[in-house]
Amino acid sequence: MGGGGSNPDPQSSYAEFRVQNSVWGKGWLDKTQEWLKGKGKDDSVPSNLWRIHDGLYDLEEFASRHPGGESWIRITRGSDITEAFEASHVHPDVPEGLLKKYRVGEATWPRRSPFTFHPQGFYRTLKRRVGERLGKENGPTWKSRLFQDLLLAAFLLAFLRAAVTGARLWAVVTGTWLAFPVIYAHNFFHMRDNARMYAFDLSGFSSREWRISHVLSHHMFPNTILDAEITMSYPLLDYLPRASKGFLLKYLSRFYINFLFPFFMPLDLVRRYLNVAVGIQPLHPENILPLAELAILAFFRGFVEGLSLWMWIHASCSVAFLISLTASHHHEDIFHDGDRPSPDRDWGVGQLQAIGDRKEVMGIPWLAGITFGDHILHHLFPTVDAFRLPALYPVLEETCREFRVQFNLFSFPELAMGMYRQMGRTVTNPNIPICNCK
Ligand code: HEM
Repeated sequence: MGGGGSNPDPQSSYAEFRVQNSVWGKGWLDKTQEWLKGKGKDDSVPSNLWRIHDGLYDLEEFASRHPGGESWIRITRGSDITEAFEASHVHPDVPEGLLKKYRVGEATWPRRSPFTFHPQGFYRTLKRRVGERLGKENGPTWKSRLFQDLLLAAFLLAFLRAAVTGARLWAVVTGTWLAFPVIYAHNFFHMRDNARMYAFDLSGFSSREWRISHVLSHHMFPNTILDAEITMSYPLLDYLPRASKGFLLKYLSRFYINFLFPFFMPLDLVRRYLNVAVGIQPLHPENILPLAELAILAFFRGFVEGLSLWMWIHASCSVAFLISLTASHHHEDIFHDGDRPSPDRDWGVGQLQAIGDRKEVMGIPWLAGITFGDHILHHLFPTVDAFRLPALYPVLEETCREFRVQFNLFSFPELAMGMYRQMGRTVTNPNIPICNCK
């Protein structure tokens, strides 16, 4: 990207990826794997190794013993996993101790990522304090498990009611409600492998793919060209400020996107089944969930009416989910690649600059958990359970004061309106309010 010294440069394969994997691009079918390939290419890490900071590691043998799950290590082979490693381990002592055993060399070329993790910098300091505050525990709480189970039980009841009555209104209620356990499942897929994360696959999206496009891409590099959630809807939608935006993106996207939101989830599901059909990826058990829903609806209402109800459910879920998700990051006062980044390239500061939290749900874990709230803390510590986040605000506030960093708070309407304005933004912002770093 151009202005303000942001990284990476437009010649990188991330930029190439942006075109290839966009809605019309040839890599779209397998977009998450393509993103990983693009990242591996840019990181220039040998294909059998992993890079963390300036060390090269052979984690092949470790992968199956990784307490967080094997897949994280396997899918990132041949790339720089510094951000993922730092953000996933609130208590870094054991992971860092283990790393020494697997070190096989030194990376002599600079990292492509602009972000830093200085031991006395903002993020590392905050992480030490958060680790002390949490004690040994950071995984799912019983409250969180119970909450997710109740959300799912309510979905099931509404779903059966829609199936039995065939009422379209119930289908819309069911679909809108489905967005809640689906959003809350995202609390679980950031953690070590667990059954509740598969509630995400009741929608048209896939937890397996979102661990790449959301956890490894969006979370680590929000609102940059490395953020797959930014690039994947291009050229229908472009959240980055770009002078080259044409009439459609500049003026019309904020209107037509509302008509497209309902189709995002169902179309993503079709893309996944196409993927399976042409043999790009196997059919994983959780991929069958949306088909099982269709089968149940068809059993009660016949195929045509069942399919229609299924579409209403998934279209409603898609709208509720996407409005909630996108309205946490997009506003003209939130950093987007091209805007002037904070002079301190600390990863945590970069995160604060690219996120807007909603005042209304802050510190209320059940409400925040189903609306992508407490978003700043969640981004900084993605493996920490939603019900543990509110206790961390005093630590965040204290550390922000000390480092003279501020975090962005908006009301829900401010963020929603800002999101629409951001879609048409063409001018980069040199004054993103964030910090007067030391
Ligand atoms: C792509 C990179 C990585 C990702 C995304 C990742 C992710 C995770 C996740 C989600 C957890 C569970 C956290 C929790 O439930 O609290 C975890 C735990 C753990 N990971 Fe990783 N990890 C990565 C790389 C590594 C590496 C390279 C090592 C060491 C060589 C490592 C060592 C550990 C250990 C020891 C734990 C258990 C920590 C504890 O229980 O406090 N991880 N990891």
